Amino acid sequence: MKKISELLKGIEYDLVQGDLNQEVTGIELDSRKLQDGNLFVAIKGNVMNAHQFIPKAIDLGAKTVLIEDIPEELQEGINYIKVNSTAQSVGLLASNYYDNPSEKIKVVAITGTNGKTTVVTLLQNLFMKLGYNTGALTTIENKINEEVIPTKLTTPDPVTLQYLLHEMVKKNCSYCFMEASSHAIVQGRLNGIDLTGAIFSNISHDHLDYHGTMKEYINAKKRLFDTLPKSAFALVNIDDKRGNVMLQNCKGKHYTYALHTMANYKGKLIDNTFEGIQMEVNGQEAWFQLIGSFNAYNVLSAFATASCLGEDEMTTLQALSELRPARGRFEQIVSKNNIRGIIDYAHTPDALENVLETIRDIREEGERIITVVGCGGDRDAAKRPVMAKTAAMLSDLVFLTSDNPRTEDPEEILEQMEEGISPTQAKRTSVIVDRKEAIAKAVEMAEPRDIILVAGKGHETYQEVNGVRHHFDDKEELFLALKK
Ligand SMILES: CC(=O)N[C@H]1[C@@H](OP(=O)(O)OP(=O)(O)OC[C@H]2O[C@@H](n3ccc(=O)[nH]c3=O)[C@H](O)[C@@H]2O)O[C@H](CO)[C@@H](O)[C@@H]1O[C@H](C)C(=O)N[C@@H](C)C(=O)N[C@H](CCC(=O)O)C(=O)O
Ligand SMILES: Nc1ncnc2c1ncn2[C@@H]1O[C@H](COP(=O)(O)OP(=O)(O)OP(=O)(O)O)[C@@H](O)[C@H]1O
Ligand SMILES: N[C@H](CCC[C@H](N)C(=O)O)C(=O)O
Ligand SMILES: [Mg+2]
Repeated sequence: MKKISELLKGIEYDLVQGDLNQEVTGIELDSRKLQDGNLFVAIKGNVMNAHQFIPKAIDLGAKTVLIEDIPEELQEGINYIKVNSTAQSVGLLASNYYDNPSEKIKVVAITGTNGKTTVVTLLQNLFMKLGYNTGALTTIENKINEEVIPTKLTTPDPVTLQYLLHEMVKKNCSYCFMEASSHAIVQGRLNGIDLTGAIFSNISHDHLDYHGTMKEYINAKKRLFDTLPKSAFALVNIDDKRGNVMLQNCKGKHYTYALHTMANYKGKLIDNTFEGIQMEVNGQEAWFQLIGSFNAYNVLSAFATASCLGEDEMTTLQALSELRPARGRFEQIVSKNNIRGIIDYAHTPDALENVLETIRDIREEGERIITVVGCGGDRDAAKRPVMAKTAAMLSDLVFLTSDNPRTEDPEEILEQMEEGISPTQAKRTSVIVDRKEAIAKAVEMAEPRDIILVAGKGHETYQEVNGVRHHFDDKEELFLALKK
C-alpha cells in the first residue's frame, strides 16, 4: 500500500479529480488482471488504447487511474490523474511504488542486436562466482540468484521490472544485469531505473517492422545512452561503426572494447575450435568455453563490464574461463556415427552469418554443413529472404522450415524466404513446413562428419501458432533424430 502522492514524486501531472492522500494496493497495466484498489494505467499501445478499458478497471475495483485523455464522464469517488504519456510515466510510478529499488542495487543494461542474453548470462554467473548475490533479466528467463522466474519478454514491462528489482533488493542482490531490447527502450520500460552502466554490443538488421528504418532502430538503442546519468559508465563495442554514435550525446563515463581497433579493453582471437576459443584479453591469454569467433566480443564485453565495476582483472579472467555458454547458444550434440548437431538462437541475418562463418572456419575438409532455419511470423519480414540467402550461401544443404509462425501463414513466410534463393541454390534447398520433419530429414541426409545447424529457436521450448504455444524443443528433436 502506498499513498498516491508518494507515487507521483518526480512526475509532472494534473489532478483532474480526486484525493492524492488515498492509497493504492498496486499498479496494473492490464484491466483483465486488475485487483481491488489497484491504480490502473491507461496506455495507448500499438494495438489498443487502454483508455477504453477504464470503466472495466473501475468495475473490478480500481479507484485511481493514470490517463492521457480525460474521459467525457468522470465517475464519482475515482481519482483521475493526467500525464503527458502514461507509457513513459509508469516506470517512475512503479519505481516509487517499490521504494526506488535501483538506488539500492547496481543495475547494468545491455542493448544491441545480438549477444545480449549471452553477455547478461555470463555476467550473472561471473558475479555469482565472485561472491555477490546477483539478478539477471534475459530472454531465456529472469533470475534472482538461482531462483528462476519465467518470462515471455526480453525486457519485462515496467511494473514487473520494478517489482523484480525490488525482489532482488530483498534478497540482498548487489547487482542486476539486464537486457534492454529496442522495443523496451522506445516504450520507456526502463524509465525510473537509475542505471550504473550501459553496454552496446552491435547493431545489424532486425525489428524493422517495429522501428521502420535502420536509422530509427539505431536511435532507439542510442536513447539508452542519451539518458544515462553522469555517474554511470557507458561501454561500447567500437569495432561496430555505431559504437561511437551511441556515445555522441552520452553524459556517462565512456569506455570502449574491440578486437580490431584501439580501445580501452582490447581482445584478440587466437584460436577457434568446437571446444571453445583461445583469446588474449588486455594482453593476458585465456581459454573460454564459448564457441564461435563472435563470442570473443561477448567475453570481452563481460570482462570490460566487470572491470568498469571495479573487479580485479586476473580474478575475472579466471572465473570467466570456467563459465558455460547460455542455453540454446551453440549447443552441440555429437551422434555415435559422428554427425555433429548444433542448436543456435541465430534469428537475424548477422547472427546466422556469424554462426555459419564460425562453423566454416572450424570444420575440416570434407565436412558438409546442413542448415535448418525458419523466420518468425509477425516480425520483420524484410529479414526473411536475407536469412535464406545467407543460409544457402554458407551451407551445403539447406532446409527452410517454420520458426514461430504466430498469426501468419507459415507457407507464406517460407515463400518470402525462398525469394532470397537463386536457381542454383534452389537445387540444394528443400522446403519442409513442419519443423520436426525438417530436422529429421536433415539428419537423414547427413553422413558421418557432417555438421547440422538448427538455427533460430535456441532455448525456446515452444512453437507459437495462432497465439497458442505448443511444446517444441529443437534440442529434443535433434537428439531424437540423431539417436535413430
Ligand atoms: C510490440 C510490443 O512491444 N508490444 C508490447 C506492448 O504491447 P502493446 O503496446 O501492443 O499493447 P496493446 O495490446 O496495444 O495494449 C495497450 C494496453 O492495453 C492494455 N489492455 C489490453 C487489453 C485489455 O483487455 N485490457 C488492457 O488493459 C495492455 O495491458 C496495454 O497496457 O506492451 C506490452 C506490455 O508491456 C507487451 O506485452 C507487448 O509485447 C508483445 C507481447 C510483444 O510481442 N513484444 C515483442 C515484440 C517485444 O517486446 N520483444 C522484445 C524483444 C525483442 C528482442 O529480443 O530482440 C522484448 O523486449 O521482449
Ligand atoms: N556478439 C555477437 N555478435 C554477433 N552475433 C552474435 C553475438 N553473440 C551472439 N550472436 C548470435 O546471436 C544469437 C543470439 O544471441 P543472444 O541470445 O545472446 O542475443 P540477444 O541479443 O539476446 O538476442 P534477442 O534479441 O533475441 O534477445 C546467438 O545464438 C548467435 O548466433
Ligand atoms: N526476441 C526476438 C526473438 C525471435 C526468436 C525467433 N524464434 C522468432 O520467433 O522470431 C523477437 O521477438 O524478435
Ligand atoms: Mg536476448
